[in-house]
Amino acid sequence: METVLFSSQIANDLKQFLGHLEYSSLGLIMDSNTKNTCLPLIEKILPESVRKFAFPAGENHKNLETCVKIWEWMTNEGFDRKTLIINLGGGVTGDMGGFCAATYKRGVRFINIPTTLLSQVDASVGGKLGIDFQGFKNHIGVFTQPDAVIIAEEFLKTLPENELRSGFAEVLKHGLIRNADYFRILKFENWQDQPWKEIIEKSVNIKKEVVEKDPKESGLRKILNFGHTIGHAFESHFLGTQQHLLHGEAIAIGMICEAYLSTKKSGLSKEELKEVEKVILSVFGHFEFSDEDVPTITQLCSQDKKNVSSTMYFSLLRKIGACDFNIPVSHQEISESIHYYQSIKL
Ligand SMILES: NC(=O)c1ccc[n+]([C@@H]2O[C@H](COP(=O)([O-])OP(=O)(O)OC[C@H]3O[C@@H](n4cnc5c(N)ncnc54)[C@H](O)[C@@H]3O)[C@@H](O)[C@H]2O)c1
Ligand SMILES: O=C(O)C(=O)C[C@@H](O)[C@H](O)[C@H](O)COP(=O)(O)O
Ligand SMILES: [Zn+2]
Repeated sequence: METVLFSSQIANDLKQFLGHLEYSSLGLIMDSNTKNTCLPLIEKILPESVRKFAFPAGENHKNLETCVKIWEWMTNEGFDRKTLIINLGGGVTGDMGGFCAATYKRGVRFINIPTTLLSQVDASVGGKLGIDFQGFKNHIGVFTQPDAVIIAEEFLKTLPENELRSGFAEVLKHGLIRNADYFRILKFENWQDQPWKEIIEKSVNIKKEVVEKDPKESGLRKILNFGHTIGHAFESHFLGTQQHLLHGEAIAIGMICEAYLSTKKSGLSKEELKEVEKVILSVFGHFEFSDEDVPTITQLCSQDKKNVSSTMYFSLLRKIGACDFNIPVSHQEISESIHYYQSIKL
């Protein structure tokens, strides 16, 4: 499992970290925003020889076309197998930069410097790498652990509020699946006003504990996917439309739908469903969509990676703080849960 370092002075800590490593070349992958907002925090300590690549920001660019550009850049720079790649950015940069590093010449080492809340609490840790393909989330990818993850809260100063909120969805997920006390101490009325440093550490510990027990998702790790079967379907369906949803915004919707399914299938009480709903809706509000969207969103769930043959398997809550997995759910039940979400009145 990768080493996770918490840094309070990223420039100094990265300088020290790189000083202890041997590599033939150093490559830095970032997106068009982190080039402007995050690179300046570390630029002065990077060796002059560092080669840099920036791709256009956003989920729309987490695809094969961008990977081709990254692999072309790596090839043109003459990177060999002793190259070290740094991914400086959010989950898109980490997932895609890591995937390109893990596949280039069958794999070069990489480290993640996550710069969004979402990537600090979740995406940078655990080695799930990949890209979207044919409209399906993370459809092509590998499991490869980074050499290290360096988390610095100072990057969050420039993060837009909607992106911070997107990351908060994964924080809520960590409490819901593994630790009821954690879920209940999170502030949701003034959700922006959290002790972020403690939250990042707590969430990383939950994620690490689960991944260490099941790195390649043959069982327990599936709980980290709570809210994601339906959430990913929403994210894919609205990607590139006027109603575009950030990953965490889509997962927030997915967690309500799947909490509803949990009351039908895995023993979550109606009182706890209402508690989950209240917290999520007070932070994220209610997302409006049309009845005509529901069949396509339902159908998108049939490509989820937890499915086997034609059976769709979900990770569902037994209670707040405990999650079960491998629970079969039908198209009809998925559709019902989406209509349930739709019918909620604020
Ligand atoms: N591998 C995993 O385990 C895992 C876990 C959760 C999510 N994900 C994936 O992560 C992606 C979402 O990650 P994300 O929310 O970080 O998205 P992202 O990488 O697109 O970053 C969000 C936006 O914030 C900008 N940004 C990043 N850092 C910034 C900073 N410090 N200041 C200002 N702007 C900044 C980015 O340029 C981008 O526009 C999705 O593709 C999702 O599928 C992967
Ligand atoms: O690390 C995991 O395992 C997760 O499921 C974490 C999720 O938050 C993350 O969005 C992940 O990328 C989803 O994986 P996928 O296998 O459903 O694509
Ligand atoms: Zn996620």
